[in-house]
Amino acid sequence: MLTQDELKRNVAMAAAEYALTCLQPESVLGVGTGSTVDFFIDAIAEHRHRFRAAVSSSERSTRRMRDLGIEVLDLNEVEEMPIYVDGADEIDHQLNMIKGGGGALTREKIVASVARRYICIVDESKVVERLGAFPLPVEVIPMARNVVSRRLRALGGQPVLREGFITDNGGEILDVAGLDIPAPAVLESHINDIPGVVGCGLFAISGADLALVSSQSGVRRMQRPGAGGADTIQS
Ligand SMILES: O=C[C@H](O)[C@H](O)[C@H](O)COP(=O)(O)O
Repeated sequence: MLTQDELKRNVAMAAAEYALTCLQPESVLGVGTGSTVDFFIDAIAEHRHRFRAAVSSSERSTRRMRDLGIEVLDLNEVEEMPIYVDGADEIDHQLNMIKGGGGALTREKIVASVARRYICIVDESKVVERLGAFPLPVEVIPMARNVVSRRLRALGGQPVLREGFITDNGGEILDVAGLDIPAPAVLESHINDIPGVVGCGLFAISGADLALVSSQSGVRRMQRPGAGGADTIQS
């Protein structure tokens, strides 16, 4: 029986293998944040001479990559990247996601928006029929914490301030439980429009293009519906 860390490592190794097929020596790789991505960074580091550099979605990932000898560029220096690799807190079968358990959602969404393909790496426990069991992280400007909370309550959510946590952008996080999310892109757009919201942990307007999912029986692919079926790529 593989532990959750072993499942994370397996999917990270599969993602590193996949990433290397997309990268050229001049390519810049987009890198997400979290415990699954930490394994991905470790796996990609030994191949760092096969791509030019990375763009990071958090101070945490930046530190880890630099410690392992990967050059990290400022996004302002980069115009394109073939792929972005990141984890998720929940992903549904349409490859909509909830992200931000580590508070990095805003930079993640920005870096991902530059990449041609978004590769999500998760273990099986993150795959859900419908998003919303994981409280939705919403980054807010601190002075807007209460007004945004009231608006989120009006949407049916129960926002809780993530105590003692400040994002890399100086924002605060409201973790919103109890939201009903039948149409993730509609809710994402609605929350994005609330003044004071910096970013919303729903990734549905632009979801993942491909998910690699590890389980006890191997790593399988989930494609966006219409983009092809699932298959096992490693056992
Ligand atoms: O802010 C954090 C990110 O959105 C992570 O990708 C997400 O929380 C999943 O993290 P982990 O791989 O540690 O479960």
